[in-house]
Amino acid sequence: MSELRFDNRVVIVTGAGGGAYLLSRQGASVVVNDLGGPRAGDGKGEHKAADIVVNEIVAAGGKAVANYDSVEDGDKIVETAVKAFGKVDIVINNAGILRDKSFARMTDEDWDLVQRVHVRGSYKVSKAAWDIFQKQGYGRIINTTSAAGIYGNFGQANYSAAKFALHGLTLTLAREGAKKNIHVNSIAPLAASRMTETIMPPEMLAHLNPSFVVPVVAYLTHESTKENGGLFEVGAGFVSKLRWERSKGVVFKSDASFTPGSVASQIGKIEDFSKEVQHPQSIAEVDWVGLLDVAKSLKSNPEGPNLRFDGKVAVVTGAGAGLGRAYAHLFAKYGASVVVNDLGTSHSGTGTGHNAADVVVNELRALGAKAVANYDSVEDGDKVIETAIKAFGRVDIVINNAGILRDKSFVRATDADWDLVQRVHLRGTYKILKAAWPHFLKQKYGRVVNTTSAVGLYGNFGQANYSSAKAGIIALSNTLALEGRKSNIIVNTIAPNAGTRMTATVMPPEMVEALKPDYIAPPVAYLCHESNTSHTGGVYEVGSGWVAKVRQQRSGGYGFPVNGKLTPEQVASKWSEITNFDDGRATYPTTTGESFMAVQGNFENVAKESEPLSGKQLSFSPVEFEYGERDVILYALGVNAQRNELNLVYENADPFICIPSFAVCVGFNSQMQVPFGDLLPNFNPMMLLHGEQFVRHIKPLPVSGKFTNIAKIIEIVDKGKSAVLVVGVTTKDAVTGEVYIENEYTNFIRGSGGFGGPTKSVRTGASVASNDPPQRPADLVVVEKTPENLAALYRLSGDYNPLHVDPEMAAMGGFKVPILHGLCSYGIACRTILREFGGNNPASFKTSKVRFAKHFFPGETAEIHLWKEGSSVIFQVKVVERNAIVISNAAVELQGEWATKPAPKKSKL
Ligand SMILES: CCCCCCC[C@@H](O)CC(=O)SCCNC(=O)CCNC(=O)[C@H](O)C(C)(C)COP(=O)(O)OP(=O)(O)OC[C@H]1O[C@@H](n2cnc3c(N)ncnc32)[C@H](O)[C@@H]1OP(=O)(O)O
Repeated sequence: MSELRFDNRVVIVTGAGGGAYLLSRQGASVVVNDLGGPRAGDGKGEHKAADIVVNEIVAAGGKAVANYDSVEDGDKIVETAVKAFGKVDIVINNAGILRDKSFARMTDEDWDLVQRVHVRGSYKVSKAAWDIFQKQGYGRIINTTSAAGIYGNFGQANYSAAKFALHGLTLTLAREGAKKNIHVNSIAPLAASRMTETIMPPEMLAHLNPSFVVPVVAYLTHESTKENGGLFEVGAGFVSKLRWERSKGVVFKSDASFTPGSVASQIGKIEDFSKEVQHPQSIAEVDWVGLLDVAKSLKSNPEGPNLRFDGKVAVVTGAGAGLGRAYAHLFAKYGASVVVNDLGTSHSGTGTGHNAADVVVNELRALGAKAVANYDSVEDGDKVIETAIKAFGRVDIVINNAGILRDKSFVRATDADWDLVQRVHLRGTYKILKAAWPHFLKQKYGRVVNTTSAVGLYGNFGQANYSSAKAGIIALSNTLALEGRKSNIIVNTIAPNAGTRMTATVMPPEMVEALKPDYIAPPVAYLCHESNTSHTGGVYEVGSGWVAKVRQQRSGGYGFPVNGKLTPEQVASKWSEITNFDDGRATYPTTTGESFMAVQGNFENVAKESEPLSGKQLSFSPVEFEYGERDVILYALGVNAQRNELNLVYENADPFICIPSFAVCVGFNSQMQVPFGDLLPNFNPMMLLHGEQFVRHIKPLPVSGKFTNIAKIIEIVDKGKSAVLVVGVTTKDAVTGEVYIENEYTNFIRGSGGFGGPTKSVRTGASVASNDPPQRPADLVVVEKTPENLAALYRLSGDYNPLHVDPEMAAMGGFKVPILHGLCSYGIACRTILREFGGNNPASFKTSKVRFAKHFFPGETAEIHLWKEGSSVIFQVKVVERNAIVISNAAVELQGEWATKPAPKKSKL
């Protein structure tokens, strides 16, 4: 399989997603978008997620620029791409946030924020790129959905709705883009961030590494991909495709015998997926004429139970006409009190001056039913529900039916078209349910039917806004079905196909009759009856007397070994298996839990023989590092130097010196070139901890200088669960070529072991010598309290690893708060040794070595125990608060006059 290259392609990755690295290595120019922006004023910026990614890509020879705009300003992000690289070819909509809460506790802010970032954000970036895609006849988009969106998930009403709304967008854009070679797909990644909440052990978390997701994204965004409009579940090496499966359903005769009771008698058949299922790809795949023929041959419908709604209160939105009116009539006919909601001010041309809702209310009253009108927008859902409470004291049934259309091709649609449709359908449905929910919970009873559309299931040209909002409604319903179950709240969704939306002119008259809204109402009423206590979370296609159910079918997929490194080429080679629904392995997950089981099943998929490391890139091109006095002072402050340590913090001091341990910062940038993800299975940067450090101080570092670093991989050891990767960096004067420093950075990567590499180090010499303290009390103990800001300060010396500053990232790494850089604690110890044993002379250091035995939280107190043994100062660092040794097996070997000096009796500070 030839390499999938992205040369000359420009890709936007929002939310600084992991895809940036891989696509850049495969040749793409990358815009790395992340909201964290530069801090105004200091000119250098606060290196946030986007900067870290960009720096690493550039250090490795790739092309990347950062963008800090919100995805809601998608045009600015696209502008960054165009300015930097002249075009955009690929958009990876990855940015997102969570505001998880049970529906009862969710606020409008929680709802709106999540919708804005996920749905409106992805819409805005895609919209800004769309014009360019169309003109150049090429484009690829990935929308990031989620299992929560596909199945619904407890506590994620906002997120699940947003995530499936994105897939709805995918469906329509795929259709509109196809003839211009624009392909749009959705992925539902199972990433560590989602699972951290369920407190998984690190080994498990490591399997959910983004490195198993990114190659699938690369395949789907490659120019060779034929996939368009697809939905894929991806995680821990498992990749599968989803599609809707539709039952054959039941055809009812469209006459008075089509009652809620007749539907009840046939519900088993409606939901029977055992034979003659279909897998529709578009809204057109219903044989309406054929269904009508079946209906004609029926005498009448089976009677079924007499389902009544006496004493129940139903709220029907958009009930001034069409479907809503038909629902209102049916509920009223069977005894319910009805709130007829409709915004319309005048029923088209009747000249009566009546509000549309009033007309229907009068119709119902004339039939002897109880009914009241409500004229509020569904966006004021609380007012609509209040009308029910005021008039009837309760609400039992909600039918969310109101809606509007603003159909336009995506290129011509405006933001206003987008927003309006999202607001009325998705936000309106949310608002009504939000207002009804407390009543449902209190009375432990509720029945809901929400309205999606075949367009929400399959997409349709010119309806990006509508298909997105309608898909979002499915996920909202599924989440509420889960949340409502234990309170006897039943929530279903229907995709109606009624005459209102089909043009009568192109249909035979009997078909127009069959498509009457009256023949949608019976299944809706059945689903809302109190006897329905188990059919919840379902999606039904309904129309012309036909009722069928749809469900998600997932292909058997393909499980790649979790101890291997997944490449886009491997994904490509297994694509036909990934997308094969017909090999008898397809499944039908109905919850996120069931979905996760297949992914979890792949955790055991460990390849016997892993790829040997030989042939991998083991050495790297030279990288320059230049620093000045300001950097030297900043470093000193970062290792807790105090203002009275003038030699370290004041450029006019005599002498002003560079602490020898600054050597680790000088060599640091070249270490960033190492493609950890290529070399190790399951690499996750947050699982990387600094394990050990060795420095050979060949020449003392000046207070400013320009150096060249050359990195190489010294060894990779397989510790079973973890991997140890040692990077050696030689630092030379950029002009004279004289060697100043040799660093060995030992990285300990949790969850990346078990790849079949050597299990023991073969290194020899000073870098691996053991430095056990002698059996006597320490010659000197120096106690130093660290400030809580120390890691935030130290990072400015070049290690911007978010593990040390960002609580979310630290949590991903398994820490309750960000931890101190290992090299910061090493620096504190070296600063102390330089003062106490080295006469504050940088030339005193020959080698230094430490093992980071435990993490150190900024703010804790370091107790440095020091023993002078021969020419070396052996030391340990203990954190007083936790009585934990954080640095062990550590020594500074001194040289010159300092090598032979005895230990001081007390600290000089
Ligand atoms: C992307 C570009 C690169 C960016 C680099 C920048 C990275 C920095 O930003 C990151 C940091 O600074 S992290 C902060 C500093 N480091 C730490 O806090 C780690 C502290 N250490 C620990 O938690 C444990 O020692 C721990 C977790 C490391 C090991 O503990 P255990 O798993 O309990 O290990 P244990 O069972 O005792 O031993 C297993 C084998 O591993 C060896 N080992 C243990 N600690 C080690 C360490 N610190 N370094 C290296 N090897 C270590 C043991 O010897 C043992 O090997 P064997 O089985 O052969 O005996």
